Amino acid sequence: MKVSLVGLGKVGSAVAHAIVLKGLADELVLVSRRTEIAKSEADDLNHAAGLEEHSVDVRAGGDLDTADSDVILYCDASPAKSIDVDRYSAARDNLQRLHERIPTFAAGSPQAICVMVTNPVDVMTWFALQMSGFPQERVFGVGTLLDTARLRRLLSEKLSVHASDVRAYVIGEHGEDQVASFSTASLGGESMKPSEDLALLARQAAESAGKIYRTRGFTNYGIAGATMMILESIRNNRRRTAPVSMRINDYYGVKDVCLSLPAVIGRRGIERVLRPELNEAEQAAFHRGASRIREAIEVLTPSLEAVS
Ligand SMILES: NC(=O)c1ccc[n+]([C@@H]2O[C@H](COP(=O)([O-])OP(=O)(O)OC[C@H]3O[C@@H](n4cnc5c(N)ncnc54)[C@H](O)[C@@H]3O)[C@@H](O)[C@H]2O)c1
Repeated sequence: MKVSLVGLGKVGSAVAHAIVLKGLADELVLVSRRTEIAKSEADDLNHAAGLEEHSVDVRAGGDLDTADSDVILYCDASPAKSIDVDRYSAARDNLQRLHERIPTFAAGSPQAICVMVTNPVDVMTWFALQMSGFPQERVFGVGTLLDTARLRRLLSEKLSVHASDVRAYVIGEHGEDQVASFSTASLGGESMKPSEDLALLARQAAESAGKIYRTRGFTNYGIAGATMMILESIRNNRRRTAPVSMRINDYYGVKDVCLSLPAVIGRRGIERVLRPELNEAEQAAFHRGASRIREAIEVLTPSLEAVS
């Protein structure tokens, strides 16, 4: 399987390293504006790959070298304009770069699955879908998968169980209005009723990215893990269920924006979408997230039309 990784910052580097350690590609192309650094990073990763059982062939390249990819992972971003977590601060620049490059990616790899990591991920996914012309099952974003992992981790500590046994999803916007859908959460078949305690954990999970940003300036390991779960499910047709950002087709009245819902991920991308039942408070938060994304799309669209 050929994987192209576009954008080699803190996130892209962590993703590349994880791919090599886990053997999740046969061929890995690193695309970065800093070509000399990308070449050296490819060398370094090939040295690491030589110590593994599986072989991953890593090389640096330009946009055209992504041709015939099976999966394109998009992590390219302009430097954040805030020291706090502000997923919208670089939206215009990030979108402009995507707009300039996606025709090359789409023409070179017409059958690829495109996974968006760059923030604001719901907005970027929506535009990537429009600009690529790909079917919606092959363009999706990492969305609230990392938020879900953060919440499950906190729940696992509180309940003293393994995080992967906790059936709880964060859905909706990857941002302030993310929805911890406790009304559908369960552990060992026992449902978890929404409560003040659980709401507090959900708030802590939502705020954990900000806490890391304010000390470290970025997050990368968690997002690399989330991206690996998706890539592994595609490569091995694992059909894992993960909340990913996708175009919503009439869910509680929301349509034609990208937000996260749990989806079955396999060799063809999104194989099936799950539509959990939400209580009224959860529906309201889902709608607030949808409004924020819709508004961002409307604000950003004219700037793209001006350059096309
Ligand atoms: N979806 C999620 O859950 C999630 C989690 C963490 C980070 N992210 C997002 O991932 C994206 C990447 O984050 P990061 O920490 O790797 O950012 P970063 O600033 O470290 O790197 C971004 C990469 O983009 C390219 N780039 C951008 N501007 C450049 C310039 N002027 N010169 C050269 N190269 C340039 C380079 O390849 C650079 O390495 C961001 O949008 C971030 O918000 C998403």
